[in-house]
Amino acid sequence: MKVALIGIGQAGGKVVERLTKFDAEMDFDAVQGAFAINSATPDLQSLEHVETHLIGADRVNGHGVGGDNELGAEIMQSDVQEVLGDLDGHVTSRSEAIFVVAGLGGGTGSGGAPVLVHHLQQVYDIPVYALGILPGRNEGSLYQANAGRSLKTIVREADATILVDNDAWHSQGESVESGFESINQNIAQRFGLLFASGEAVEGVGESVVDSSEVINTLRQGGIAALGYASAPASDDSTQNIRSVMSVSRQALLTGTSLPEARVGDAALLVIAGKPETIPRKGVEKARRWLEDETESMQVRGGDFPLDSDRIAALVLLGGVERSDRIQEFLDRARAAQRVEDEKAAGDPADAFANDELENLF
Ligand SMILES: Nc1nc2c(ncn2[C@@H]2O[C@H](COP(=O)(O)OP(=O)(O)OP(=O)(O)O)[C@@H](O)[C@H]2O)c(=O)[nH]1
Repeated sequence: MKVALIGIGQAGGKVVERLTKFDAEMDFDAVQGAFAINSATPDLQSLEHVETHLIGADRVNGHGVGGDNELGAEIMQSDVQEVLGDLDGHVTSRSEAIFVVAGLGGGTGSGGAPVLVHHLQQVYDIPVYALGILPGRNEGSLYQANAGRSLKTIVREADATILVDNDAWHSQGESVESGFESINQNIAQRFGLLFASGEAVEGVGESVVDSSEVINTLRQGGIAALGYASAPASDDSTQNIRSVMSVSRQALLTGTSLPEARVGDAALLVIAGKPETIPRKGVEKARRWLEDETESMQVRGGDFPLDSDRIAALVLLGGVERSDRIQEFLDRARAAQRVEDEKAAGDPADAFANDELENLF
């Protein structure tokens, strides 16, 4: 699937840069344009592989919005025509989807991403997806509250929102902060493979997955998760039946971007590896297992021919909003919002902003 990537805020920019590098290193050519937007100049200066655009210079002078996502939304809204003008050459006619990437807990990405998605939907007739990063459990209440409001809005605006939880994919004992590097690398590898797996490959069989399978899996909108696992492959495909089953299970049960999101409306199982090593029997068995486990009636599947000594499974699971993990996050965000409201009410300076006392005129 040919994609245009737009990262907003610090996390968004870093992830888009990683994805772009991964796509180039693997020679996939799925990324058709890569762009980073931020209100903080230093964050943009650290990026080398993407085009950059500073927003809100008149309001925050290149210093970022300090976690204020309402301000993030406002500055994106004020500068949106310039941003769209700059994006014009980056979203090429070959792109089949746009991915807007942002950390939902901060200010610029959290506030700016839903606004930009809204405007992209008016301009482009290809799907506009969000890749949203949820704050880890130990991040502060401002991050949680921001992410709650941002998630609610972006799910409404985007054709689908694929979530990555910052508590997924980092090792035990490692702080979220120090784990960013490895999380970003994991995101780049998994999403990079998903984009490339939907590429039309000439001269291969009809079991090969194409981009319409990805788009159809996400068609019902809402929230999606992406899982991945791999294992060494044998040259003999019959020896790989068990491996295909076990990487498929791991991709859903332990390798997913949204831990514990196992039930959904639609799923796509992509098996990557050398074509002659992929066992049809194993793939069919894994698909049936996925149907039972995800309680989804629509499980699509396909191969991704890849010259590798390993065999890998990618599981894209759409419609996971009813999963416990999302409910747990929303409870956390609501509790955090109450903490933030109390903090604001406790600040004497904010008493003047309180609605209970109306302005004189
Ligand atoms: N996975 C991942 N998450 C990150 C990274 N950097 C920040 N985050 C997360 O993203 C959220 C903060 O968003 P940022 O992108 O830093 O903030 P911003 O959008 O630039 O907004 P301001 O700094 O307030 O202007 C927090 O939940 C962080 O944990 C990163 O490199 N990788």
